[in-house]
Amino acid sequence: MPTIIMGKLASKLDGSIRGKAMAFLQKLGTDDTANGLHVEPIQQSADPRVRTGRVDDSWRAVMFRLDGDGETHYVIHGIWPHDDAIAVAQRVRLKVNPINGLPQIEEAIATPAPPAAVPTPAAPAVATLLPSLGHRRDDLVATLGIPEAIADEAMQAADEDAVLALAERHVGWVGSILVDLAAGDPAEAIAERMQLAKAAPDRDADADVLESLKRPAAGLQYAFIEDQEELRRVIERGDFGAWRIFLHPEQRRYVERRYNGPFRLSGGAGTGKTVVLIHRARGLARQHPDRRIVLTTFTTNLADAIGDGLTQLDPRISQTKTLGQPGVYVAGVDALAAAVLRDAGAGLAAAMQDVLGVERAAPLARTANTRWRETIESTGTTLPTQLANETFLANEYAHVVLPHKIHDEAGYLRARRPGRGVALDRAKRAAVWALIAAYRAQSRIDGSLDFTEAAAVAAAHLAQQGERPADHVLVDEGQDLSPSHWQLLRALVAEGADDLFIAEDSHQRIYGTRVVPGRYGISIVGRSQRLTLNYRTTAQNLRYGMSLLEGGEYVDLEEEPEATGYRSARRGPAPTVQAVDSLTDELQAVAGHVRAVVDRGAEPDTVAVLVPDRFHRDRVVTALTEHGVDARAVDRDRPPPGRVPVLTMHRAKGTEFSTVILVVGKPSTNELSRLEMLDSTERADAELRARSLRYVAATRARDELVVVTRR
Ligand SMILES: Nc1ncnc2c1ncn2[C@@H]1O[C@H](COP(=O)(O)OP(=O)(O)OP(=O)(O)O)[C@@H](O)[C@H]1O
Repeated sequence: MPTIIMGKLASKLDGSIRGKAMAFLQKLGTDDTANGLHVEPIQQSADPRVRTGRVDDSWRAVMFRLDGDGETHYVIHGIWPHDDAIAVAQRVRLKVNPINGLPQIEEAIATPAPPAAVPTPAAPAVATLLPSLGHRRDDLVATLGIPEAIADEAMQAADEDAVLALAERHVGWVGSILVDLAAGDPAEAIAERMQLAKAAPDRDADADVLESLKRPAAGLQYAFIEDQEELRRVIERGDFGAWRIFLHPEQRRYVERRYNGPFRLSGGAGTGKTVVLIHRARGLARQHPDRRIVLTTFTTNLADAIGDGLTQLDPRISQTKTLGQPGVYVAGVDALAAAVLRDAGAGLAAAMQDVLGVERAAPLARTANTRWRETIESTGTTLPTQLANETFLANEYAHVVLPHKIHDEAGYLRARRPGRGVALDRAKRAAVWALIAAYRAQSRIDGSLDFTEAAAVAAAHLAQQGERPADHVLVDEGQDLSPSHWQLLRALVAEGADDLFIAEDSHQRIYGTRVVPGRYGISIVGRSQRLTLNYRTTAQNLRYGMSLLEGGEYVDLEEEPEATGYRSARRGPAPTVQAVDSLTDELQAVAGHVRAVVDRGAEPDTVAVLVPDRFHRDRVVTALTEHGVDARAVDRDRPPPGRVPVLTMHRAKGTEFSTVILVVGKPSTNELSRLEMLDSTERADAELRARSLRYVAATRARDELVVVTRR
């Protein structure tokens, strides 16, 4: 049976022809001599391997036939109306680029070749981007293998926008390299990242071309289709499904490589960290169907999205609902802790003792999140407000008391408090402990555990039992996890090959305080890499998003300054920023922007409004409804099809929309007084998180971003 190798260009099909293309390719993949396919060579074609095939009366596929590995292969170049297809088929040629070993389509140019002694183009008079970044034409041509004509155009492109426009015209490795050059990466670094390697000159036999198609960077543009199901997925989702098929060579490396211990993959918003995790989980599950793979993230909503992504990628992968069973178990990290506690049933006494210092039965409920406030109010503490507030206490509890299993005042007086910032003398420590003891006593009375306690008890239980319910743990949104979460993840899986794979982005920490997993038995040293190409956001929106982070000091999970230097391969309009004076004006502005986008013909569910809090969310939904827009507040459920979703910025994490209307709002007086009472270190951290939240929100926009601010 012939193998189909799908080109990215061919997967971008008009809806009207998709069904027929699918039928054609299915038939071709079964028997290329089947009736009606008309797989034929073309007279006077530049490449003797070129074939056309009949998709229907008026459409033809253009393909290259390669014989090698004991089979026939068809590289699908594209599908066009009959006459266009014939013209394309006559002029295209598939070859191996000798400089970088990658497959390359050349087009024979209809115009006559220039005379032999054409002078090389004079150096451009005006400043152009690539030379100003130190790139030389020779780097592009001789180091990276960019075809000369494209290299000339690139060297003359005035600015980033012009280079990106050129990159957009060249799908695959050429476009990807141009984006990296525009970002200022040295040619050698690009060659390494793309895993380029010279090929023997003039080796263009079928076997050589097949070999080149298997190179990692060829995966940006070509995919070997394994079966009909995969074919359907490529064709049906077109560009939206590209992540499932056309991985960047770096992404592929992190998907496939095996690591001897915990590995950390960082990367800015939209660089495909979640995509790598999903592919990696699938790869492990396919290779080892008997293994127990846990795929976890910060919230249940994010876990739902990852589970959906895994189903879309490969519905054959078994997603188990039971922790400890073979297959992929996808859950938010707190749900994971709850599952461990549930499975332990009555057997939790020892773990409770270990963490809380008292033997308690299995938890009956979740501690109310007002408990810290109530404890402060009811104990009449003498502590200053910088310490007697729920932010400080919850952090102190989560970062010092729980992970170090402190049971009493004596233990707390001795405790080390690395990274906590706020200094505490002995008297203050004693007073803080009194509040913690009161908090614990009340939770004991009502039989409740809070989220961090639950994770700590679950971790202690697994550690005591020596049970390891997972063989591989893959973690998304690592920047948001608490110390107890890390202890739980460490306890889920034995130390060893591919035990933990952690995706994170310190710029997107919007929940807890910064944590160093190395302090909880997760040693990453020497096993960290970064993704830099943003697939989601246009260069214009990315620039705006990054500007929101300026001035903030971000530190990663290994205590190094967080890097920037992200780039995007896509272009679009500059974000619109509108400042308004009041809530009424704000609602009016939002409704106006949404109406304008929907009236332009956008599907309502591709336009989202992101707001600071639930109060805003409900006001915006009402305002939109009054303006005749079918809008819906999104909370725990998935965004509704056919309606404009309105989400808080926190809820928007992990989502993306073609257009985002971002309502920045103004901090409420409550919020301001809450910030005011914090110690300076915690206030600085809260401000950093607020910046990150706006960055997260702004980077949810794929194409168009409108920001409504308050004066
Ligand atoms: N190789 C690829 N080809 C095409 N699209 C891709 C590729 N990799 C990722 N994408 C797309 O980029 C977008 C962002 O991917 P993903 O959600 O994995 O990024 P992320 O780094 O986890 O983002 P965030 O941190 O903002 O949540 C998605 O729409 C995804 O489909």
